[in-house]
Amino acid sequence: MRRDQAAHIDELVRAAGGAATRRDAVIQESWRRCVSEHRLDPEVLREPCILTATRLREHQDAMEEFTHTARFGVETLYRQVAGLGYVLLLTDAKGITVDFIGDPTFDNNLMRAGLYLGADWNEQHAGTCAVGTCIHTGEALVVHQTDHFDATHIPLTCTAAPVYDPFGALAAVLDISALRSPEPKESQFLALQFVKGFANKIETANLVSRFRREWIVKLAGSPEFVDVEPSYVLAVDGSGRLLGFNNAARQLLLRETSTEGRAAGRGLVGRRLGEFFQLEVDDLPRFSHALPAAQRLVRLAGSGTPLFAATLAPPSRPGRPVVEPAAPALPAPLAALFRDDPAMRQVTARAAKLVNTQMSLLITGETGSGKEYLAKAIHAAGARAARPFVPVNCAALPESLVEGELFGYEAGAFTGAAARGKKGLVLEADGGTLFLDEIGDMPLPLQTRLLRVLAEHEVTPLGRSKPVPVNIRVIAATHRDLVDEIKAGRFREDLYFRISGAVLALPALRERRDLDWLVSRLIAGRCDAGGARFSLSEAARAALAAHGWPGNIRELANALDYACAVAESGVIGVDDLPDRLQGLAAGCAVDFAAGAAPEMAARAFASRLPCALAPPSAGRDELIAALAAQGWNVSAAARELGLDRTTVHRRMRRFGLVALRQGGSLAS
Ligand SMILES: Nc1ncnc2c1ncn2[C@@H]1O[C@H](COP(=O)(O)OP(=O)(O)OP(=O)(O)O)[C@@H](O)[C@H]1O
Repeated sequence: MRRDQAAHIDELVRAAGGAATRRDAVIQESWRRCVSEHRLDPEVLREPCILTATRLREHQDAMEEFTHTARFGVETLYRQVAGLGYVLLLTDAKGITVDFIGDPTFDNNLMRAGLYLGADWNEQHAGTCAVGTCIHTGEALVVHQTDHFDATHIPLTCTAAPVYDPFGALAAVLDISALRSPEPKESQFLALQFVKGFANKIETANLVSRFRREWIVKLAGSPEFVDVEPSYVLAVDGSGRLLGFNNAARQLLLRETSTEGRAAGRGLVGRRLGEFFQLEVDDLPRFSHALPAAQRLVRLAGSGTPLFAATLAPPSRPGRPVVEPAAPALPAPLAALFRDDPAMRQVTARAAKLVNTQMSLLITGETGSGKEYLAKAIHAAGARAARPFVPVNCAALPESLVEGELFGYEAGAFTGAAARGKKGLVLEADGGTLFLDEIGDMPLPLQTRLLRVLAEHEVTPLGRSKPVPVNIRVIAATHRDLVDEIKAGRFREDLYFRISGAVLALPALRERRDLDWLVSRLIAGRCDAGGARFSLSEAARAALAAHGWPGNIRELANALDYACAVAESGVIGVDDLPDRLQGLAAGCAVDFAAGAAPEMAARAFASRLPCALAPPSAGRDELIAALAAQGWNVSAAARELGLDRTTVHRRMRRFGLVALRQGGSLAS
């Protein structure tokens, strides 16, 4: 244990024994809680607690909407303080770090100090600390160096402010922390004002986003500032009832509530605007920006205090109930990926919200389910569409060449290098999107190199001494469960965090409800020898619907390519499908014709397009009768029908029949 840690523990023990300390009251109170309520031993140094990827994801998922809304504020704050050595943490109301931005050069030190994604800063585990104590008190504060309870954390300075939801409950904590700082606590007071300011902005952004279809009323004590930096923000419905507020507005309204009202515990949500302001809902349109701010005066109903107002009208006519519109229209490239499939609708709706963010995306899904297709659609839907989309197959990169392929090299950087050097795929994607396919298959040493590029936003081509800055949006994809890969030691956890700003999980084809539409769409792009479009027989459709599609859309596209190549007319029949699909159609036909219930037919029956849709075909009944009479001996049935064996086989294929062995089981 270091000397400063021992001295700190001494002070804690003395304080616990009742000795006076020079600490702020809020710190003293927290130290008392740590000992008497959280039962923390001042002499025990605890490692920071960092959640597993699975548990972290649960917390992140619950905060997804909020984190998305907060992201711009979080990034702006970070840009302003990064140069001073701060990292930024956004935690949920339990103290779990769900979003983090820091200088990756210090990754290891930051992780050791608990300044990392997934770190748990609840006071019960971590002792007095900015996030944990902020959660407890509901107030912004600085916990500077030896203010921390646990001696592990005394090198840190941390400043945190609460962010409240529109109903007054704690939603998140915004924190900036540094590994080193000047000794006087006053050095952090400006940081405190900064963090508070951004916490307020995030709170307002969250309120406005949540109630974007309602009246938003902004208020400030000065007409010059009401439009740019309002102090109080309220959401009000068309009948003038309060729906939500930022924390400052909530405090103001509580002060205005009569003592009896407060004592009766009357909440604020649902109360009339006119109870608090000399203002009714019908007055709100007058307070738009059209009127000079100085003329938008509003008085508090109780105290008569003057304020200035600015209102944002809901998108529909004021005073009328707002009709919730259907889900917002998707950008065309995303809408083109599916039709009437709930899982795809959910994935694309989420993707649509993220197209123009800097957030890295991880697309998961079985092989061939359309991960690259989705990545391209996200690229095409966003502001980077005119810049390159560069796919990299991480599994196929030979390790020896990878450095040059990915990061480029200067002319003559090594023997065998191209004479003019190489730009490298990362720099090719500058301004656009880098798509890292099969990232779960990337060898570990390469993961380390890639992590550096993603974290530092710069590349150093081989043979160059200076790094080149690069602006890329990263979308990664994998068919593997990366959390399992992390557990097995095959994937770096820090890289996982870096690439999985949001996870988009694509459904497998067999789970989709729009197979028919996909089939029609894929067929529409294929023409027969005469240039006419193909169509599909009902039996062939039934066979496609009955298949499990382990290779997903790729397997479907290949099957249709095959069918179009072998079909002799413009109509694709069952016998034009690849062999493995014909068995399924056969199952259907036999099921109905012969009364058998083979396993495959049962599967087909349970699928989207029941076997009953297979059309009755002329000649099929005689064929089945002849086969059944001959014990499903094809040669004997051919003799009975006066046909040759090949013709019987061809007809069986056409009618989707396969020979049943004696005893009635299916033989494909
Ligand atoms: N919505 C779609 N409409 C039409 N074709 C599609 C669609 N989605 C995917 N495809 C086609 O399916 C095939 C597989 O798609 P893609 O390469 O995007 O899958 P993947 O999940 O990235 O595959 P892998 O896991 O093997 O990398 C491609 O030929 C693609 O053109």
